[in-house]
Amino acid sequence: MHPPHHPGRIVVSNLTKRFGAIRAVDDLSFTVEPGTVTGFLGPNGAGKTTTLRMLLGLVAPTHGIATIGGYRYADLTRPLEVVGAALEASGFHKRRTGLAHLRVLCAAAGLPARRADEVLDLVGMSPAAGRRVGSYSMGMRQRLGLAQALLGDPRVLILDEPANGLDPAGISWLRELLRSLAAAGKTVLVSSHLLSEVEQTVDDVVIIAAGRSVRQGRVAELKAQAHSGVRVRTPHADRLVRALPGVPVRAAGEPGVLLIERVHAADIGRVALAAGVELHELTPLQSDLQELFLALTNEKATIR
Ligand SMILES: Nc1ncnc2c1ncn2[C@@H]1O[C@H](COP(=O)(O)OP(=O)(O)OP(=O)(O)O)[C@@H](O)[C@H]1O
Repeated sequence: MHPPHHPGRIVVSNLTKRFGAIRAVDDLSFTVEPGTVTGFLGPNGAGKTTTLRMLLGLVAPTHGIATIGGYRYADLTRPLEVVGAALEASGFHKRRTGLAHLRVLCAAAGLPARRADEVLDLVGMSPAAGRRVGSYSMGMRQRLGLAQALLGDPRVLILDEPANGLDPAGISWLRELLRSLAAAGKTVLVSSHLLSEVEQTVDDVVIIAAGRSVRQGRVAELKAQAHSGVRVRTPHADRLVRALPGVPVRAAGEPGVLLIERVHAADIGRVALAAGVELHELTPLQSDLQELFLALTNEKATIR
């Protein structure tokens, strides 16, 4: 078991935020453990940003509590060294260079100025360090936000839609970076409205819709659930169908190829063996996580 107050653990307990009549976040609880990347997922307006802002002490909860290492953000003595956050890539002085921006933050936090150069290097921004932020592309601003989050070498990283604006190479770079941070024992919480965007990066998911938790757990478990079936090629299709009474089987349009929904390849292999049916192909169909995500969030996904 983990110690009750691991310094890198994020705990959200019965968190609620009302804006007038809107319950932006509604009795939400989850935990994020050190050494993992957790995807915080939900459709537009689900309450992700509001939750992250409560974690960072930027919005006061109506009820409940959010802590990092057992403390509310406001009670952290050296917050930059505990938690780094990138909420949205727009809060920069446009006329300052990326390097100058980070050096100001270093000075304010009592960090050595060279840390600014180090984090710019870490996010691949050294070549643009001397350019004004106003001239940066959206992806470059995202990287600068990430550099800022990494400044104090914090145990915990909270990133709101960090893949926004990144090109495919940038997304795969981000994936590697987040994985390496988790491997180094950091706690990484990353929000997205696309499960497919983060499924290769995250260990765990917290899925919310309309402010409420709809699913939490290992992404591997979700993938197993999303598994949509198998494709079978056999010269004895009729006999295989007869050996699977009650199981929905579709013809794939190619001779001898069947598509069987919501089954595991091993089960079909076993049935075929028992029935003496020769198989020439038995392929698990691509899991469609995004579809499962939509099904989980759909009924609550209306914009409030
Ligand atoms: N300051 C505010 N005042 C009033 N309503 C707000 C405020 N901030 C957020 N909301 C409302 O709370 C709900 C949740 O918004 P939030 O930004 O947390 O969602 P999100 O999951 O981050 O969405 P997105 O993916 O679109 O960024 C929305 O209905 C939003 O309009």
